Amino acid sequence: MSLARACACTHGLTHMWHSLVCSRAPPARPPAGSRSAPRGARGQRRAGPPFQFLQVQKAGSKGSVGLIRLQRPQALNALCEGLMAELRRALDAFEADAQVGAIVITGSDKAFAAGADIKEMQGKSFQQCYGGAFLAGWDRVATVRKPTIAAVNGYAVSVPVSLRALCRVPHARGRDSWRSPPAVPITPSPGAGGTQRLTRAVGKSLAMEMVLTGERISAAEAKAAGLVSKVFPVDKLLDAAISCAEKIASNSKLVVAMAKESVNAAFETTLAEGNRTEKRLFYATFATDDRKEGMTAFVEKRKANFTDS
Ligand SMILES: C[C@H](O)CC(=O)SCCNC(=O)CCNC(=O)[C@H](O)C(C)(C)COP(=O)(O)OP(=O)(O)OC[C@H]1O[C@@H](n2cnc3c(N)ncnc32)[C@H](O)[C@@H]1OP(=O)(O)O
Repeated sequence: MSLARACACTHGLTHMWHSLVCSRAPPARPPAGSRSAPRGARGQRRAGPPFQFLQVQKAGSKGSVGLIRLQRPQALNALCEGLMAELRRALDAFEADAQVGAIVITGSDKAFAAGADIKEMQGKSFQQCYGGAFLAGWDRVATVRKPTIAAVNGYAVSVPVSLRALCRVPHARGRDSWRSPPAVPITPSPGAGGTQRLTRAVGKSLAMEMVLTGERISAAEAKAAGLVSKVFPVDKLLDAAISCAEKIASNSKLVVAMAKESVNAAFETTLAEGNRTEKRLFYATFATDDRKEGMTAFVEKRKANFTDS
């Protein structure tokens, strides 16, 4: 997602972040559909110290969207350990926030992210990697129960491709090509799930080519391969992602989480196990007030009023 050129939202997000948490970003007008209400600000302050590598805020007309912008421009948002720790903290905060129903992760003008931080990895030993469980915490993006949308602008290299594959409703901008996965020219092989999630997302042939050559694919190719769900002009990308997140957030958060778990089972287990998971979760929805409310509202021809219970 490269936004500054084409999306006024970018600057607005910066402004909101500035007013909420950080001390670095320049002020500008808020993005369409974003919310500068103090609830987000209070939420961020309660969540811990200011973020150094992220802008974090709530967006959408009801503040129901958690918006995270990777903000490490000098390294094209390379995913250093500090950034990933902040990302986990931001995700934890949104996961615990009852107002938030979906999360959008985006990047900066030039890059969604340039992969793992090569300079940070360069001097690591096997002992440090294995003993310190290097990259182990990155799976947090995959375990978030609320839906995550990756609005991908600019470069998405290696790990970000995994990151994007982790986000369940990825969107991409419709211009430029981005280099995707592999880090084979730089590292022995990808190590953050790039060979596993990418292969399941796009199939073995394309994954093999991407991983072994490190060549870029375009947004259109990514869509054709099923790696992203939609492609937008750069100036529409973030608004579209927020709008999609708002739509998700307007549904029962409880049932949305169950549906997400069910879809993920198709990605992570066998067909038989996935079908069992789906059935169990389907039955479980009958224990919720929201299932009853949804069906009753349909029969009574009115809008459902979900209580997330
Ligand atoms: C664990 C995983 O599975 C494996 C991995 O993720 S390994 C990492 C994979 N990532 C990559 O291979 C991407 C490396 N980056 C690039 O190829 C190029 O930067 C790019 C094609 C994305 C952009 O190129 P370009 O526009 O010319 O910008 P470039 O000058 O290279 O980068 C700008 C700055 O960001 C830094 N940077 C870019 N990617 C970085 C990375 N992954 N780690 C650390 N720093 C990085 C550059 O060193 C440079 O810093 P400098 O100004 O201090 O020299």
